[in-house]
Amino acid sequence: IQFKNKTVIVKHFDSFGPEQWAESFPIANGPRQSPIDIVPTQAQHDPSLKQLKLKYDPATTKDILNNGRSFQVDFTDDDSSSTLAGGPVIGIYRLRQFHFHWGSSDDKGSEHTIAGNRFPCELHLVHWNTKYPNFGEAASKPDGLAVVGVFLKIGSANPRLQKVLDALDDIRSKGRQTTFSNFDPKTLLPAALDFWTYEGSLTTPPLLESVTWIILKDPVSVSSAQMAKFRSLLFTSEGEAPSCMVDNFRPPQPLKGRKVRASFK
Ligand SMILES: NS(=O)(=O)/N=C1/NCCS1
Ligand SMILES: [Zn+2]
Repeated sequence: IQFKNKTVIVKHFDSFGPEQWAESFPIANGPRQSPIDIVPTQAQHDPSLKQLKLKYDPATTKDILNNGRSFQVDFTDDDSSSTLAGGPVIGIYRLRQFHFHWGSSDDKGSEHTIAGNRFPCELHLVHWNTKYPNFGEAASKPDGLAVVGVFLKIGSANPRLQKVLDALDDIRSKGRQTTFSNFDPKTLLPAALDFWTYEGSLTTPPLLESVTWIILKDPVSVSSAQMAKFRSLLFTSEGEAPSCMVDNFRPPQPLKGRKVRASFK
């Protein structure tokens, strides 16, 4: 709170939103930042793009955690049981975790947008390149990570989400985690794996420019009631004044000359 000629300026308590990140992470204004607005008519079909190969073993499911920014389902990544290959990447990438971004209302929430259109929610499946020894090392390399993005759009309730949403009651506050097992992330994906791809970054600090983005063209459904369940989570830890976990998305960033390729015509 600042006093200026007798008026009180109250800075919203989360003074560490996307507009402030550049102060601590100058790369926020870098040449390959994410997310971006995808303009389908300006994406170039690339027939050399391979089919996306996703192989997920439910036995690698480890736990579900509220990390104060989103919630994530973690997977054991000490072997290549759950991997991504093909598509735009070279080599094998191991699944590390998946998480979501969503809004305070159904008219916003996704990070990537399609010709300016926002979805209420976006799923990210995070994988790291096995040419590097571990996730942390990979996260600092230009070809270190591959994140599959899936849009969720309002429609009928999605039964595949229910097991994840039912676990949220146990991780309402920041820092809470609970066991989560035997989950196949493949069940969250649309039938067709057509995608757009471009070179970008993490969308949360440290915003490292190490992500090959693979954004699926087809959304999956989520109901308004299911979206309300996402919004019942808290940014805050137990004992703190509660703040609903909503609008945890970064807005689209400048393309800066990058090309977006399409795997489909
Ligand atoms: N939203 S995101 O997937 O680009 N950000 C991440 N931060 C740590 C692992 S993934
Ligand atoms: Zn994300």
